Amino acid sequence: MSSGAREREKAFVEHCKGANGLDKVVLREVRGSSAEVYLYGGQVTSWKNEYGEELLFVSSKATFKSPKAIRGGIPICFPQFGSHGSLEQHGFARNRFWSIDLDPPPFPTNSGNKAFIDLILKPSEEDSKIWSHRYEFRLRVTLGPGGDLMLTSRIRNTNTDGKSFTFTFAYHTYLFVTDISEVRVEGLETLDYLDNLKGRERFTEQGDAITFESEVDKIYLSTPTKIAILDHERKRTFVLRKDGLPDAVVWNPWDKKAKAISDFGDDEYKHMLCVEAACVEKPITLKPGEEWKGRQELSAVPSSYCSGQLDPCKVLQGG
Ligand SMILES: O=P(O)(O)OC[C@H]1O[C@H](O)[C@H](O)[C@@H](O)[C@@H]1O
Repeated sequence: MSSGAREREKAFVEHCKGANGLDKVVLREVRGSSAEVYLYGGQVTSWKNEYGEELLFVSSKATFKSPKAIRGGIPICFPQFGSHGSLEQHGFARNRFWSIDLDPPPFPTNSGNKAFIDLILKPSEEDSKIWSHRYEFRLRVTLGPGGDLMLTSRIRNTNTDGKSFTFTFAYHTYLFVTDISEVRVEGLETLDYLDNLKGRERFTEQGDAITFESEVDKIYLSTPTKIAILDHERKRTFVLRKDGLPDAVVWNPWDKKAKAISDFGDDEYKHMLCVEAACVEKPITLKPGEEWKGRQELSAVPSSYCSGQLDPCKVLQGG
């Protein structure tokens, strides 16, 4: 690569140090949007639009210190979502040190995006004691030219003993919202969900868009691939698109639970909402040599534009 080309690459992808000297990668796009990814957890901790406005929530009490996962951004839950299973809550990928993947296998489509980073997680000997499988988890984080944030996970079973493995997964996305009581989620109405606050009992959501006035911890099942999160006060809509991840988790701890979480401010629940592309109800099983792929794409657009885009009826009604 010529030094000019290298300089251009550096303009899109910068390797540096973040909080507590942890390795961090900053992605930048020409129009001014940016994203930050920590190798600790393979975790996106910042996503800013072209005006420099932060779109993800990270707690002011986040510790950025192993073994605690970073509270905010987009932790990766693997190989277990939640506490159902033999592993620690949400699995271990979120508190492991990932590496830069210097030679990732090619993607079928080459989109021409320049601001991206490839990370990889493989089990250490210690990890093999708690989950006795060999795998390669490749994560590509891409910032598109329009400021969209795309995460693609490719997980391959590299067991040499002929054994399959099974996992659940989530992109535990903490969106920054102005005021949770003014937020509406569209795309999950009328769906079945498992309520984590009621021992994962199954219910059916009502016909209205979802709003928030108390603690919520639900796993919506077999959802559409597109979900919209409308922040009325900021007139901003997040659009979450997903692929390979049938479920969607929605979580806000509200005031009481917030106080019980040590790395979360008492009032911070007002400014965040987790909407997570996930695969929880039906775990994924991979045979040796098999690979699974799961994608989440986020964009943030002015509300009026997006509502219309999502629901043609609303455009017709002028709503
Ligand atoms: O505190 P954490 O382990 O990061 O989990 C935070 C939350 O994550 C998910 O959204 C779960 O559905 C919740 O039950 C859990 O409380």
